[in-house]
Amino acid sequence: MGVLSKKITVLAGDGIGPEVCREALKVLDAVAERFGHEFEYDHQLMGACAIDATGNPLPDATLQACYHADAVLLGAIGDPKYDNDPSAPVRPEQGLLRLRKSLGLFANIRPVTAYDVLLDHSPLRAERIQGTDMLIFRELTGGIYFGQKGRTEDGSAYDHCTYSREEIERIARLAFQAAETRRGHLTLVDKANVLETSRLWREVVQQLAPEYPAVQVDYLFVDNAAMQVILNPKQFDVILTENMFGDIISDEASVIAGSLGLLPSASVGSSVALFEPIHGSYPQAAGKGIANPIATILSVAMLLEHFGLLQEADTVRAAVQKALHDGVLTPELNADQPHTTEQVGSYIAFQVAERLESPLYRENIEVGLSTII
Ligand SMILES: NC(=O)c1ccc[n+]([C@@H]2O[C@H](COP(=O)([O-])OP(=O)(O)OC[C@H]3O[C@@H](n4cnc5c(N)ncnc54)[C@H](O)[C@@H]3O)[C@@H](O)[C@H]2O)c1
Ligand SMILES: CC(C)[C@H](C(=O)O)[C@@H](O)C(=O)O
Ligand SMILES: [Mg+2]
Repeated sequence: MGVLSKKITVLAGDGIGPEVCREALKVLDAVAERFGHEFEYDHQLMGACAIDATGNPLPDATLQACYHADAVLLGAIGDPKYDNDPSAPVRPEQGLLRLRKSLGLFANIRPVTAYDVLLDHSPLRAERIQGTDMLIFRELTGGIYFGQKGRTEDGSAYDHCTYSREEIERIARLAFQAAETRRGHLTLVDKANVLETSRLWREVVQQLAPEYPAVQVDYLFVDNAAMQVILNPKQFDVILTENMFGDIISDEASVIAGSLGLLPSASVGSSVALFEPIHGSYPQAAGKGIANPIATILSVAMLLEHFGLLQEADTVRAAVQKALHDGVLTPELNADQPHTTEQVGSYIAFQVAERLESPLYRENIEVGLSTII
């Protein structure tokens, strides 16, 4: 792969979003420096910051910038002032959902890895989780998130869940294809004992299965799956599931990695792809320098892979491994010798750029990373 020039729309968002994005862009700059690529960043508003500035969580200028980008990097959105006000007329999350729908991002891919050096950080037993490597395919533009919702005259509320055959088939095919390149095992997580939509998911997956003879398909009810994911995560290769189940199961699975701040994601579909950590805006941490930037940095690795830059993506992942190995970690993973968001990002960026001998790196070690030498 030659030298590339790419335009990336950056939606830093709210809370810790800007902090973790800053570190991820630092790492992307390091990739550009080492491999000669050019990445141009176009910063746009989305979420609570966009409501504050324009009254709209997804201003038209933001959406247009995303349409015209080669990829989108998102930090996180959300603010307690909306979370705590059930009657707020407009919410940051509406912007995110509209963005996903508008860009046709129907498949959200969330890898879950148990890192050897972090096994002791998980509350789960090391021998139970060691070697876990699963890929969750979460449907992202349908289901209960996007159905009719509202209140009735008697004061009740409703959220309708609908799935079409096409919506299921297009993500199921991606999940089957991923399983073919991995360990050949696909688990559909549903609630087919109760929900009609889940029965349609099973029907579609069963109909597609003969086209992928190398893939063994299993079916699990979501309540059982929630338990199996932490009891015996190694049994999973690719998990395929609908929107809301995928949201919940993936946050749960982050306990295997050791922190929600470690899990990246890629959202793909009909046009431009979007990359974001699976966590939210973690408002309690905003401005404190304690947010883990690794989920966003690993999202950048997925972005590079999407551009076909496999060596670059591997370089970023190797640098993350080095930070994990050296204990250059934010407080939730290294309470004894915590590093700041900025220090973790700089450490990874320096590894990527191979600037280890540069005066700047030494200076950085002296001022910021004294605990690692
Ligand atoms: N994609 C998104 O932008 C997105 C995703 C989830 C939640 N949200 C929004 O974020 C806001 C806060 O939601 P929440 O508190 O339920 O979820 P959250 O993901 O922001 O935080 C939950 C917990 O996870 C941990 N955590 C999250 N990110 C971390 C990081 N980078 N480093 C270390 N620890 C981290 C913290 O312990 C935190 O208390 C809400 O407004 C919600 O709607 C947005
Ligand atoms: C903020 C919210 C709408 C979002 C979701 O539920 O999809 C978040 O939890 C996520 O996982 O990206
Ligand atoms: Mg979520």
